[in-house]
Amino acid sequence: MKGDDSIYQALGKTEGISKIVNDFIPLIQADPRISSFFTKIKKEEFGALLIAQFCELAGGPCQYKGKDMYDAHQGMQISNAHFNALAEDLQIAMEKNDVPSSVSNRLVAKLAPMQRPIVSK
Ligand code: HEM
Repeated sequence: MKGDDSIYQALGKTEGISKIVNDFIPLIQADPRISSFFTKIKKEEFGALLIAQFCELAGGPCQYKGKDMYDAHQGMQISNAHFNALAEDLQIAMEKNDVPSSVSNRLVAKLAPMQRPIVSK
């Protein structure tokens, strides 16, 4: 059985997700609540990983091949407030790309289970 790709379709497929991620990265880098975490990131690689991860989570035909969320964030001392700030920036990036809140809320809901492995403070 094929999975439900309705979120993927509603985000504008891989092209739409790429635009969202391209807006999302500068937003987190400019957000004083979390910008300090993102000063040394390799934008291209980080962006490509996020695109694949969001695409897969949205039910699209992609496979995220990066680290699992615990390993990727281990030792970073990320708090719930940091996590919520990042989720808010993602919502803003989706709004900028005319994603209806009914859809953006569904993607953010898919990220919720990652809070536990990511937050360590
Ligand atoms: C649902 C929330 C989040 C998701 C989906 C997410 C996703 C990712 C992914 C896919 C990677 C790359 C893993 C790899 O290198 O294989 C990563 C790395 C990273 N994340 Fe997150 N993350 C989230 C929350 C956060 C938060 C809240 C912070 C800090 C405020 C954060 C900071 C970082 C940093 C600094 C890196 C390393 C980037 C690099 O070295 O290039 N993440 N994250």
